[in-house]
Amino acid sequence: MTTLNFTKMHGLGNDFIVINALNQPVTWTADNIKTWSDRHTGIGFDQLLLIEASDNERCDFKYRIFNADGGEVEQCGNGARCFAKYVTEHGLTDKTSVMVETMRGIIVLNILDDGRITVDMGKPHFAPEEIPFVPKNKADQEAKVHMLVVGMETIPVSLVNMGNPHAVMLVEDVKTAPVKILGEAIEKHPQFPQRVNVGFGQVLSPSEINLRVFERGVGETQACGAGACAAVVAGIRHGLLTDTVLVHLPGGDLTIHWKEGESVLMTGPAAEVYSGTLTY
Ligand SMILES: N[C@@H](CCC[C@H](N)C(=O)O)C(=O)O
Repeated sequence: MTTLNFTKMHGLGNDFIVINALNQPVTWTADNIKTWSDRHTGIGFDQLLLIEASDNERCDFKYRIFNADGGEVEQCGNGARCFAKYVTEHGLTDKTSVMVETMRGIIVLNILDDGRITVDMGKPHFAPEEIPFVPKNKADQEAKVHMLVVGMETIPVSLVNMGNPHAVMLVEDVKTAPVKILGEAIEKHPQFPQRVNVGFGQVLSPSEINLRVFERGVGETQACGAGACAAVVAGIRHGLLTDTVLVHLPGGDLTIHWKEGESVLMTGPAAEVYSGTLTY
């Protein structure tokens, strides 16, 4: 029998179990994660976050992320804020600016005086091969908006890699957007070889949007931090948004700041819920 200590946390309702691999051995399979993430028969969570030591001397920790379907992925913005809260409040560091290694580069977590966390999410990338996205032709290769054929519909999407892949579309009203049906179809669309997170954004003003995200490997979540960054970056590139935007997600609000050529900054809360022990 194996035991594993975990802490349940969330960022705006996007929920996680955080596992500290610095003080306990961790071994699991993708099937274990699927079982634990089940909301009826398991703990229930969107992502599992793992804290490891980093081999990179510039970094304080290594941050690994697994979706509810068991697959390891590159980035999780809401998780990054929870990671920062965990390592500071559980005494793993006394720094207020923490550098962590992720699968796709280094991100910086800054704890603010009011308890919120600002994450430097790094620079966004747009080239099809960086998403990754397979364009149909040369025009599609260079386009800022890609026309995606989904069943009988052609949907304009903006593609942004925020460490992980995002396709963002504009909608009239997020309340009535077909998030599940279109999200499922686009997540697994053959032009996205590593699948994709799908954002549905509604512009309220140049500094405020509503957003719902159908996450790769999970389904719709209460909030997606990287998705909020991707939606704001796409809106700024299309001239619809200013450099600081309040993003209203079903679980609450994030502030996203970006200037062309710079890193994206995401600010929001993180919360600890309880700790427990898994036996398997
Ligand atoms: N919830 C996240 C993103 C988690 C990973 C994503 N589902 C993927 O597969 O890339 C966030 O807050 O950024």
